[in-house]
Amino acid sequence: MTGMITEQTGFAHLSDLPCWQLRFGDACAVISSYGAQVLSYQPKPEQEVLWLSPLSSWHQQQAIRGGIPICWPWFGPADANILPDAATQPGHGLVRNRLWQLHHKAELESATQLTLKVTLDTLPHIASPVTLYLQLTLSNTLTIELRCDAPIAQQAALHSYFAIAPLMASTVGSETIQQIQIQGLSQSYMDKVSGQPTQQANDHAHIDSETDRVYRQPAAEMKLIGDKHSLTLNQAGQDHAVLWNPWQQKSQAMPDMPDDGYQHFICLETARLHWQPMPLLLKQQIRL
Ligand SMILES: O=P(O)(O)OC[C@H]1O[C@H](O)[C@H](O)[C@@H](O)[C@@H]1O
Repeated sequence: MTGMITEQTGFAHLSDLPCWQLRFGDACAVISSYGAQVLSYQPKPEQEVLWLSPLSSWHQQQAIRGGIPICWPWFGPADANILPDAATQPGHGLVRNRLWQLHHKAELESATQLTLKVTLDTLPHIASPVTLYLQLTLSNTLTIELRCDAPIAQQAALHSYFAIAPLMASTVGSETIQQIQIQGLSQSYMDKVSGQPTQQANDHAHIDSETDRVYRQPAAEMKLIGDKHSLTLNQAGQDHAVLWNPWQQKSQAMPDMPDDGYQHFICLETARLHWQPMPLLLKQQIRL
């Protein structure tokens, strides 16, 4: 089997967005050059694994809401202990709204592979140029590798929005999402909703209200288990996993999310949050 890579302008309602489409057999993935954001992964036709907000936009430097945003070189708000002018820096770093360049593409017997790169001439805490690479490999799984060879202090996250629809037999609604079991988390997390470090009895979770948790040392394999399908996420290079769903009120408050947006996705994120200066290799492999 060989794959195919094509350039395309536009994806879904984002009609002028520069994108790349990867195909391998029946599988298809679309990645935007803006943010190197994977927007779509279909292991089979019509089986969409990722959620993209129908209200997302990429104009006025906005980050696209949905798919797999890349957070780098920091996650969440900038840290004032590390970054000068932290208060003026955008959340989740500097690359969600950059145009990335093509670095390499390969249509192989075993997989279709595309690498995008972005070079930042300076970072708030680093004066010399730093290049970040995002490699996408499509075969019977989708693998995303985020790499920075510079031994610098850096955080990173693959902030995946997984769609509820392919996991469940029933139509999506607020009760449907609550039935999904998330596995492979750890027993200890920082609850960003309550602001409290929290312990749980096992490594499982369900979502039935606003959820924003940073789990320490998650397993190499996490799962979203629905009553129709399970999604397996294998990861490497992480020291944390983030579980996020804004629930109803916050969905309504976000201009780029429909009011019922929270019913359609779970964010399960692979993250490196320790600030030690060292190269980065963060990996997520997704299989439905
Ligand atoms: O709105 P964004 O900048 O894309 O962030 C969306 C969410 O990302 C992560 O999951 C964080 O843990 C949340 O606190 C944040 O609300």
